[in-house]
Amino acid sequence: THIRKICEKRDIFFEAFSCPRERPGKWDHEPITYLLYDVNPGEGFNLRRDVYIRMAVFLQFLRTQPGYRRSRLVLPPWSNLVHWRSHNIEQTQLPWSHFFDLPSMKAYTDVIDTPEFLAAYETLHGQGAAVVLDEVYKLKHFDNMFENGVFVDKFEEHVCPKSDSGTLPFLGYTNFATKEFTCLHFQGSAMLLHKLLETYKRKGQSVRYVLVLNAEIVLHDLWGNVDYWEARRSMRFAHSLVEVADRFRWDYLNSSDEQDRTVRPANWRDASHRRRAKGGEYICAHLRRADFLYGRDKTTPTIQSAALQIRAKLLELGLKTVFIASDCSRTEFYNLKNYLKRFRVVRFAPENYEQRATLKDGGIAIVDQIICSHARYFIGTYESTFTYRIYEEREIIGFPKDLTFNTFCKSEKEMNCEKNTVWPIVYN
Ligand SMILES: C[C@@H]1O[C@H](OP(=O)(O)OP(=O)(O)OC[C@H]2O[C@@H](n3cnc4c(=O)[nH]c(N)nc43)[C@H](O)[C@@H]2O)[C@@H](O)[C@H](O)[C@@H]1O
Repeated sequence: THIRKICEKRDIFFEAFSCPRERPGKWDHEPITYLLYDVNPGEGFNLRRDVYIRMAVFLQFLRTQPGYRRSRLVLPPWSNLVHWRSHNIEQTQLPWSHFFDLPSMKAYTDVIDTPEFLAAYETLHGQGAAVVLDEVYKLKHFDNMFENGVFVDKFEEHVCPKSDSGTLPFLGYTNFATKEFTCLHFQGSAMLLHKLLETYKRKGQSVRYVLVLNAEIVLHDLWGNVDYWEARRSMRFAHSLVEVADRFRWDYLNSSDEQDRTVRPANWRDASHRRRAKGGEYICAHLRRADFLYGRDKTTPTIQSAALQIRAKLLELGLKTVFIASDCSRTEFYNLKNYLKRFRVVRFAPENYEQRATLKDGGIAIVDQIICSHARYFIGTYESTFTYRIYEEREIIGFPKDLTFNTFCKSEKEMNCEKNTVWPIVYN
């Protein structure tokens, strides 16, 4: 009775739980909605991972709604992100399976990679058919988000500016077209997308292809609740990247899951809630540089100050090794090493061109994140989503909070600088 009650509650608000299994084929008469989305080209990898969670949690909710039970979320390919600076390797239209363990993500909700979507489209419409979407929505913030001082969920059509023809090609594919293109002012959480889909629904559609552009404008329904964490826990990294990181940990940091008490169950649903992780005998520092030196210079430390903060922590913990994850230049890294002469300063770099070309910039960044997620102690950069994702990974692995939620100050002399928010993991 209890489960039935909660399952019925799904119509009002979605919470993660196990509902009784439905009979296979029960919803075969319902239409299929393929929900595609894309993010503003300037956004980085780890913000995009956050947008994915909003969409995945939304899809889980949507699949409980009449007429949407066979909805599927299509993952947008990764293409030449602004932070990927290796121009001598191919980094266009990369599938999610290059970075993530897709079967693990599918265990959360019905997500498919773009190549899977293209194959499904060909099955339905014939080989080589150009993809014709039914609806594309380009989202934009309202000019005034707080009308009369209140923030209300709403969307409203507006005339598309001429520059919006530049949104083509959709998702980087020149053979994608659309029947309808609508520009919308949008403000609100992912749930508002349900209303949007209902508003523009047409009768008799057995398959519906909808693309939402600028999906970063869609907010979380509730950030950091059980649904958020379930989707987040399912986002395990691709095995090939985990292998590279594990080999590096073993070869250069004497770190392994057995020794460090960081062994994980094969299925993320079976994870223990206990905080038993110890981590390898090194600290990890995520030092965000590059554009942070301009946009966020008031909170980003100098190399010297970062070195002094690292040094103080190494002495306090009695450790001799620091692993550096950073988008810093060679000179900055050289300087950092010079300030930390008495210690081992380690950084991951691909062994050769072939390995760089295989991992790609996104894969190298993930290897950095995995290594940081297994350190005894972690310190990250203020307001960097790269740092946030490491916090989350360490929460999932089960580290004590004080060994994870640490932030560099602008200056080593500041004791009470503004720190990143602590969002601990929650389980059902
Ligand atoms: C100012 C804002 O910063 C936001 O960045 P922020 O949250 O740190 O984090 P991300 O959104 O991931 O973007 C930063 C990108 O820089 C590279 N990068 C940063 N730190 C490291 C590192 O330790 N190792 C490696 N290998 N690569 C690193 C990597 O490509 C990463 O995806 C952006 O999402 C926004 O678009 C905007 O630029």
